[in-house]
Amino acid sequence: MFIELKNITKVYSNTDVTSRALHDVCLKVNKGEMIAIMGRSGSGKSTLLNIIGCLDKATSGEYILEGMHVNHLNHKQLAKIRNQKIGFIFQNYSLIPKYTALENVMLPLLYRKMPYKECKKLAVEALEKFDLIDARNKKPHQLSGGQQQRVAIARAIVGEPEFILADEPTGALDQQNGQDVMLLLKNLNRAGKTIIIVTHDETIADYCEKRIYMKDGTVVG
Ligand SMILES: Nc1ncnc2c1ncn2[C@@H]1O[C@H](COP(=O)(O)OP(=O)(O)OP(=O)(O)O)[C@@H](O)[C@H]1O
Repeated sequence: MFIELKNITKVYSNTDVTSRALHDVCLKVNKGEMIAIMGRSGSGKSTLLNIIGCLDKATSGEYILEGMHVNHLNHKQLAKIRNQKIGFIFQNYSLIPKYTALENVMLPLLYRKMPYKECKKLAVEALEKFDLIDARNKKPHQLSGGQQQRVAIARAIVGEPEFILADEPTGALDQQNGQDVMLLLKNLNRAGKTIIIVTHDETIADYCEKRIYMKDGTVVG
C-alpha cells in the first residue's frame, strides 16, 4: 500500500470554538492511481489533503506513507517528505510573484541544495514539456491563468515527486484551460504518477478512476 490512512480525526481548536473537520477517516491509495476527493464545501476535503500532503498533522489516527508512520515525524522530516515526495498544485497557483516562471520552477530543486546550473537545466526541461519556454522570463502577473497553472504544474513535477496533490486545480480557470490542465494531469498519471485531486466538479472527477465522497468530515462512499 502506498498511502494508508487509519481512523484519521482532525479537530481544530481555536480559543473559543472547537470544530471537528475529520472523523475516523480511512483511506487506501495504491501507487499509480488517480483519485478524486469530492464533497460539499466544509466537508473536510482540504483538511484531508493537507494531512496527506504532510502540511498538517492529524489529531488522532495513523497516516502511513510507503511504510513510514508520518505522525511520528518531526517538522524537518515532514518538510523533507514534502520537498522530495510530493508535488502540490493549488487553485490559486501559489506562484511567488517576484520570481519569474523559470525561478518559480527552480525553487523546489534549489531548496534541495542542488547546484544552480542543474536546477536551471531541469526547470527549462519542465517548462518545455508544458509549452512554456517563451514564458520563462515572465513574472506570474504577466501570464494568463492557464499559463500560471501550467507553471505551477511544472514546479510540482520538476523534482520527480512520487505523488501529486491538487486542490481544485481548475477552480480559477475557464473550461478550455481547465480541460487542458486535466489532460496534463491525466498524462502524468498515465506516465505513472499517483494523483489525488480535490474537486466538487463531476467533469473533473471524470478524469479519475476512483472517487471518494466526503460528508461532514467522514468518507461516505
Ligand atoms: N484552520 C481552521 N480552524 C478552524 N476550523 C477549520 C479550519 N480549517 C477548516 N476548518 C473547518 O473544518 C471543516 C472542514 O473544512 P475544509 O476546508 O477541510 O472543507 P472543504 O471540504 O475543503 O471545503 P471547501 O470545498 O469550501 O474548500 C469546516 O467546518 C471548516 O470550517
